[in-house]
Amino acid sequence: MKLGVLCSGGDSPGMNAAIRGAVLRGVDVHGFEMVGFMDGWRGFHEGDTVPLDRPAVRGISPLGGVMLGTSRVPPFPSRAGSREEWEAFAARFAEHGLDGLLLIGGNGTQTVAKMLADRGFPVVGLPKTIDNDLDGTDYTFGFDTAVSIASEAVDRLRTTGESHRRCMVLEVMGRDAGWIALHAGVAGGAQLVLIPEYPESIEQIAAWVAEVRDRGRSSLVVVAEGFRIAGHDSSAEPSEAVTRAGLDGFGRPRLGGIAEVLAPLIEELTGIETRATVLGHVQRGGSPTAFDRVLATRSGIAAADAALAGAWGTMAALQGNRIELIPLGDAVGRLKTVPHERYQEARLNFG
Ligand SMILES: Nc1ncnc2c1ncn2[C@@H]1O[C@H](COP(=O)(O)OP(=O)(O)O)[C@@H](O)[C@H]1O
Ligand SMILES: O=P(O)(O)OC[C@H]1O[C@](O)(COP(=O)(O)O)[C@@H](O)[C@@H]1O
Ligand SMILES: [Mg+2]
Repeated sequence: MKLGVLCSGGDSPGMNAAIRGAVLRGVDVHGFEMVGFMDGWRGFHEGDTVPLDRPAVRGISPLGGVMLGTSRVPPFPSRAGSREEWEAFAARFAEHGLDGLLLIGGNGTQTVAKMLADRGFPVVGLPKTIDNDLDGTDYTFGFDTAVSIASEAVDRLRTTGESHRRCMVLEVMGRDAGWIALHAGVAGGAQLVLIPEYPESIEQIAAWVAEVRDRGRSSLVVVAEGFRIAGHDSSAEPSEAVTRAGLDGFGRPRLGGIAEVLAPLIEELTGIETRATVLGHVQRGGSPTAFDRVLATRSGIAAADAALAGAWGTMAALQGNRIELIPLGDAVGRLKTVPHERYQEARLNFG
């Protein structure tokens, strides 16, 4: 069997370990020929490939980034793919001589995997994303690493914030889901965690920060990039998410900057000097935690086994302690957002 491996979307610590797991099982145990596509669908379209064998994956589990590169280059020029685009895609798939394709990515990539599986292409999904917003799987590799980096940032901001009696606002990633903010905030004992799922008004935010000051502490606010400020009147629509100039590789607005919007508003309403920090891509860089390496390796092994079994159209999902093959349809179509009770658990102690 010739098995391709392709990464798409933002990188996520653990992707190298996942590739290594798939190759060790696929090549050494099952006797597959394996090939990696460079920079996501760019490598597929342009025929830019590398052979994946045991020497190619030696020592890569502790390494950050991903040896194959990743991108947001789309599989088809038009989103859903026209008839001609699907025909060209099938011809390219055949030219590569593929019997199967492992797609390493988040909700966007797995949506593409499902589109391909629905058309009869032999694909298996391997879930990754620091955002942890992919449904059907308990955790995605990369999330634990991102949370540990973000919670270290919380700890560091707290000491400087307390020395100056300032309110510190830390912005972390999380386009549609606040998992990184929630976990880093809870781990670091943040006074407030603001996430995309649950808009809060600026008056409420300022009231919490003032309460913290009144009991002699300095506030540490963790905010996810996709957070939106609620209107004063609870029936009003929340503000739009704050974006930066330019679009990402898939043509979506780039999020970021909400901390810099919140800080002056908090300062104005409370009189407390406030500073903003945007953590940015530091959260995705560097070596994965041991947890992410293990999860990624096991996911890679399960994906290679799925290929051997011909279990196409599935994704290797973590459910409890086991990696299960679930239908791609159970993973895509809706995001795994923070449930209300998890938010309430933290919110009852805000301020
Ligand atoms: N609904 C879709 N239709 C076609 N292509 C898509 C779709 N969603 C995502 N893609 C492609 O898959 C890529 C990866 O998705 P993205 O959301 O960027 O990352 P992730 O897979 O990590 O969630 C996108 O950049 C885009 O090229
Ligand atoms: O790398 P870029 O294009 O700046 O993307 C930033 C986005 O990627 C992420 O880090 C991860 O998103 P995906 O898992 O969907 O790729 C988001 O948290 C963030 O909004
Ligand atoms: Mg995504």
